[in-house]
Amino acid sequence: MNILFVSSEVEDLAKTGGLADVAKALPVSFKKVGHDVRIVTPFYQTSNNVENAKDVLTGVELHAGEQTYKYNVKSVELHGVTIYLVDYPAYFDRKGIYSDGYEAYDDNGERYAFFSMAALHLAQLLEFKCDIIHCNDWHTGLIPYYLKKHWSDNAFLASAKTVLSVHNGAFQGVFHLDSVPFLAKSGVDHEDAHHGLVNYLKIAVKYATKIVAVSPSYAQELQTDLGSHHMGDYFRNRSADMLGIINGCDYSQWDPAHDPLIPSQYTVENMSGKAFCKANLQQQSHLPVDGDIPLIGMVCRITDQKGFGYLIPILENILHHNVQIVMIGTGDPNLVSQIQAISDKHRSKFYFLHDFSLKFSHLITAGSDFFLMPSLFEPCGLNQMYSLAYGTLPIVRAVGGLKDTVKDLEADPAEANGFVFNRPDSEELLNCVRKALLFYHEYPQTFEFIRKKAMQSKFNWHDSAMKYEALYRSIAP
Ligand SMILES: Nc1ncnc2c1ncn2[C@@H]1O[C@H](COP(=O)(O)OP(=O)(O)O[C@H]2O[C@H](CO)[C@@H](O)[C@H](O)[C@H]2O)[C@@H](O)[C@H]1O
Repeated sequence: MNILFVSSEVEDLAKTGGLADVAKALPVSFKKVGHDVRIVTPFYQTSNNVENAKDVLTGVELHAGEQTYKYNVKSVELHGVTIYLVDYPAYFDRKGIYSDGYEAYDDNGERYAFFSMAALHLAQLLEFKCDIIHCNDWHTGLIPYYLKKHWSDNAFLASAKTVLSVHNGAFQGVFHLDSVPFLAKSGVDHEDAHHGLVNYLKIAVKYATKIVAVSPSYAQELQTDLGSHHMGDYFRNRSADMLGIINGCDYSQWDPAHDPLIPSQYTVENMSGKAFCKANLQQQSHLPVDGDIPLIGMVCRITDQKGFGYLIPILENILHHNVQIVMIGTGDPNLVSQIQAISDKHRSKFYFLHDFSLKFSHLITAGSDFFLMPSLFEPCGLNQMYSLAYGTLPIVRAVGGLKDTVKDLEADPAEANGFVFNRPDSEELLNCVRKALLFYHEYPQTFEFIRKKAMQSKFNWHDSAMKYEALYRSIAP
């Protein structure tokens, strides 16, 4: 099949979170089984690995009403997959991807309205006859709409079907039409602009051929009032065309036996390298080097989504135990300053690195005993899968993809690979952390058993890709 995979971020080029991981791994899996898959993404000032990008189209014109947008298309190869880079400096030659700090650019609606149309425009100019156009989150949410309204007579695009992956329904792309001249000028149906506001995710859910949530539990949650980010009616209206497909873990990047980013490799049969990684992590985190103290790691965007609202109030209670915490993350300045203050107060036990570093994220994953992910909601979650692969036991809330990948010791003793709590509140979280610490100290054999189970848990991208493929086949022209 010919698949156009459109994403605002792609691992190895530009990344702010898990969307990038998926936008690399899934197309690479499609390529391996013989599909002609091409990625489209913006050419950002900060994009990596684009030094040798080739010019594919120069000075092409896209029209919206009387306005003309002149842009270029470059291309690079990533693991055999062609990536088209939409080069429009006025919108993408900036310091950040979505923001220069924490405040989003106020023309993000316009930037991605243009980008989405450019993805279709370039496919047609390059005569890439798409069977499937795979859209990801709100940034590409206008594509199903554009396809229907603007390209229904086009030989290369008319028969294409669209699949929307919902990686994070909390981000919907809501803009005042006045701030999106591209969309306003190219025309938007009255019913899709309520009181002058457009919601890109709602539009995508309405017009996409099929909708995929990134885990089965999240697919169910999106159809409830509680878990739908106020879009329950929209998702329920499309329930016949909606399903959940769990993300995979990219073991070519996340395997302790072959990871070049950690100081010592290890396997389930020989765990001595993990102890070395722990000592190295403690050293780099300016914490006492002691193999017996349980170490809890965290790698995440610092946002309410990740459960900080009920974690921060009990962080000090956790730190009263014989424990160390190492956390890396960037995000909400208010949460960051609260976390930093607690870390400053407990410097010998809690190291917080306010940064984005792939290398340190691998070291935390390898060197920790536990990985804490108490998310309020979690469409899929990737870090718990990475932690499992490294024998770092996840402590998670039973929500979304966390629920689908981590099995609690008490709930499922034979299959347990971590520790799970249910309610999004401080007390349950604290109890769960205490339970995990108890097993570490008092029941080392059980701890080792769970650790082994964790390292044997497998979430191959190939399996996920085959589920997407079956979906594609059910709708492809
Ligand atoms: N400071 C830092 N330094 C280095 N690396 C960092 C980092 N902060 C985050 N990362 C990396 O970013 C990625 C985060 O992925 P997640 O899936 O856990 O969350 P995210 O909420 O961004 O993704 C959304 O999309 C994905 C993909 O579908 C869903 O799994 C998820 O539930 C949904 O919220 C991981 O690769 C992680 O290692």
